[in-house]
Amino acid sequence: MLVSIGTKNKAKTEAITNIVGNYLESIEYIQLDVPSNVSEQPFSDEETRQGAINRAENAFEKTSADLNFGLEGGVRMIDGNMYCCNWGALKLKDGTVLTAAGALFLLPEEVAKEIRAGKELGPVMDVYTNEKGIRHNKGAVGVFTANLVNRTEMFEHIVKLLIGQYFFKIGQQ
Ligand SMILES: O=P(O)(O)OP(=O)(O)OP(=O)(O)OC[C@H]1O[C@@H](n2cnc3c(O)ncnc32)[C@H](O)[C@@H]1O
Ligand SMILES: [Mg+2]
Repeated sequence: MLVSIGTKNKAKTEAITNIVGNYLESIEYIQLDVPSNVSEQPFSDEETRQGAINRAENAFEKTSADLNFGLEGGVRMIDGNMYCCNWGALKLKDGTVLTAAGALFLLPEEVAKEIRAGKELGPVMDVYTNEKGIRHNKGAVGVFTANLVNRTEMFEHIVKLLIGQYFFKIGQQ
């Protein structure tokens, strides 16, 4: 079975290979950078979800794989507070697109104000922590949960929701 991954981000890729590898056998992966066709920093659930769908669709266009994953991070406002939101999409060969959302967690005001000023969360987190490439490992979620939940783990939950929906669908056929 061919599985395409619409990103080269390490946290996202690991989440997909960890979960898919747990539930399916004889997998070949193709990893490719595809556009999300939304802003670099999505600003709502709608836009973040659409980014995940577009990545899955674009990965499918390029690979015609059996399972095509898109994962996208963004932010959304609730009652004046900025939350990081996370979405995933799984496109199947028959055209079906399954979607699922993951954790929402609060961003501190000093980070939120940088995002409102037009910056991207990834680079802002690197400045905030004085580290490089946070988005590829623990992520903002790792920083703001004292490493209790890292970005891979957060995306693993979304991938599990997607694979679970896929099993439910094929079980019904
Ligand atoms: O290479 P891609 O797949 O694009 O990976 P990415 O890290 O840029 O991830 P997204 O485009 O999905 O995320 C949108 C923005 O939010 C940032 N971001 C989202 N979640 C994050 C997290 O947990 N930690 C750090 N940055 C995060 C990310 O770096 C982008 O600036
Ligand atoms: Mg990105």
